[in-house]
Amino acid sequence: MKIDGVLYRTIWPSDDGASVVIVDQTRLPHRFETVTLGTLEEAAHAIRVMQVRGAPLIGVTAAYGLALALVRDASDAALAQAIELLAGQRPTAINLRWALEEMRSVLQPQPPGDRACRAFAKAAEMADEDVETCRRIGGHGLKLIEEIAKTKPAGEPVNILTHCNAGWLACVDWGTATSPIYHAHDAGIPVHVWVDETRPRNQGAALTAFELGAHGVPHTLIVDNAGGHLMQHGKVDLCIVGTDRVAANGDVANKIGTYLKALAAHDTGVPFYVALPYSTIDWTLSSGRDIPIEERGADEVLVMQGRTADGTVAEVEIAAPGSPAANPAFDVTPARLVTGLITERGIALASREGLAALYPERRESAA
Ligand SMILES: CSC[C@H]1O[C@H](OP(=O)(O)O)[C@H](O)[C@@H]1O
Repeated sequence: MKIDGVLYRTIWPSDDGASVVIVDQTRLPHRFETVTLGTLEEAAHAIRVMQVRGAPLIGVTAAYGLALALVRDASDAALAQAIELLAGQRPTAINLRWALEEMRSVLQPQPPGDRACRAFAKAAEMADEDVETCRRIGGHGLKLIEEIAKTKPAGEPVNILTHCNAGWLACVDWGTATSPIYHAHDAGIPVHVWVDETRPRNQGAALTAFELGAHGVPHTLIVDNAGGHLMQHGKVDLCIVGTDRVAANGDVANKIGTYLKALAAHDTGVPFYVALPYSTIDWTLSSGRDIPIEERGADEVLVMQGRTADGTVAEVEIAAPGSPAANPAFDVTPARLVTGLITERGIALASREGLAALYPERRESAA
């Protein structure tokens, strides 16, 4: 995506061929900064502290992290240890494990001396594939927006609510939930996005609003608890969110608060779609019951980062001193509350049959 006229991805290999550059998302929206990762540990840390975040991007970063590890030690033991270190950084997004197993299947058969070079090449392929996959998700999601636009008075925008950041900052480019929005905007269809701020890490306020503003997409930031009210008052035509893991029956794990949005959408008759690439489907899980939910630190709830009037980026405590805090980072929305799944292959019903229709090669192996 373009930032001030410059085309960016969220991650790219350095010119030296032995390190990788990321956009440091913990600095956004107030500072657009890049960081160079030179070691396995730096890649693992970047995932853990959310310098990079978003299911597809976590996977691609881990792929590059594996390449960085193999520059130092390309033995079987080092390969296995690096995979487990990276896989352990965040438990919910299946893309992390998916990317690492894809890399393992390519690298294990290689002679150790060839592994690092092959790993960088495979990671770059994975990044390119993510861009194309997300572009396709946009093309399929665009049809939904076009259909709604036909029902609106000329010039009135299609009002879309999204939660957290499933934008190009959560992927390598385009995004998943935002890709249909970018496609519609670029096609001249009037859209307006209600952006959930998404406590506690405020990915909506800090990342989605930043992205949409940079691309000129009209949007309004709202507190997480306003969505249901807006839906009750006919101000939301469509919800599109991302996901970190979809079970074989269509249950969806996504940022905490997604389930509540889905309940409100169900109650008010607002279509609720989830956008995802194939790498986010966990075929081994028969339902969302067993999707691991990441518990993050209490500080993310108790302390908030912002910018003061003089431009200083600061952190402030927002709760009563000494109050404990709980911080489940994801929740699971049952398939019955999901209108459809927007994938790179098309739009599926959120069900075993719906997914099997789009991915027939998985019909027999799905849990
Ligand atoms: C396209 S995946 C985006 C997905 O990832 C986010 O979680 P996090 O920011 O903690 O990595 C959120 O669940 C988004 O929907």
